[in-house]
Amino acid sequence: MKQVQTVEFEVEGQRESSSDAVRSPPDTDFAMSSGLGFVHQCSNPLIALRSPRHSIPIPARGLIVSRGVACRLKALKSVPNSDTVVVADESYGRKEVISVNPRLYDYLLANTREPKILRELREETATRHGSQMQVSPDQAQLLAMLVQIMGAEKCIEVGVYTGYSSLAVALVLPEGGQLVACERDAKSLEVAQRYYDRAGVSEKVIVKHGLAADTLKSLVQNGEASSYDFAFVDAEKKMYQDYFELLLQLVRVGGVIVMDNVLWHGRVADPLINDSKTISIRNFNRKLMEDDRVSISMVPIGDGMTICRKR
Ligand SMILES: C[S@@+](CC[C@H](N)C(=O)[O-])C[C@H]1O[C@@H](n2cnc3c(N)ncnc32)[C@H](O)[C@@H]1O
Repeated sequence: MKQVQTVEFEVEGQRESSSDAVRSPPDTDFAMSSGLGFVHQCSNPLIALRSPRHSIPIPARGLIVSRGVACRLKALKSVPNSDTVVVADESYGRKEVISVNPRLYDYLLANTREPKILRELREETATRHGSQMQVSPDQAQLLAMLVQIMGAEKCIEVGVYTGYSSLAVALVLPEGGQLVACERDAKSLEVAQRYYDRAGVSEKVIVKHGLAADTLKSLVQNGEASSYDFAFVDAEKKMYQDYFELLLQLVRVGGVIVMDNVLWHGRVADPLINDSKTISIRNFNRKLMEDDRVSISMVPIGDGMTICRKR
């Protein structure tokens, strides 16, 4: 895979008296230029311009004024953004794949439905230490969607923190549905419990305070194997394989286990990064590829989630 570097444009140069400055049509906010066809920086990229020295995204249309020379740019061919699209190798038919930049992610969030109670929890969590651990609203929406598609009634979450993802799941569980919520940190659970109460889902959530692996083992020992529909794992990265093995016992055939952080901030794909958490997740992902007990789909949402369906 490589970043798109693109091309075709037309420059209608004309003399202007102003010094280095940028003029842009409404709703663009780009670019500084130090010469024809050479753009230093810009935002709102719509097209990539190839210059002799770099390729940098610039708007498809607009006016760049540089050292007294104004260039009106007009795209001859609409081409993908260099920072929002990657292109697969020829063997994948040069498939263009979206790569989310901040502007596109804002758009995605603006098109994500988030219940008011989840928004309030997110805002309260944002003031706390560790708030970056919480899943994003689009991830929570996907989890809730999976639970609804499956008609899941018995669910497990490993790693609750202040409760955002567990509340998203609990909100869509049917009457009589159950979510076992595993978390070792009592202070985080106080917040989560307060929001389960406020949302009126406390009866559906069975909070298990302690080490998640112990809780999962005790569920197996209590004869609950093959009785769960859905599980979400978002706790200790080095324990992923252990959680997965226990959950594979607990979910029924056709049940789903979603593993979070499988792309681990991109580190899993960088051979120069070899800290213990990265290695754990990389090993987990590699083993999962060969694991014919499940069908899998690795989804680049949030920090990456793999959806595993028990065969
Ligand atoms: C990434 S956060 C979970 C975020 C949560 N899913 C959300 O969306 O808000 C991970 C949580 O797992 C908990 N945790 C880590 N190791 C654990 C363990 N061995 N047993 C239980 N909880 C654990 C941490 O205390 C932390 O609250």
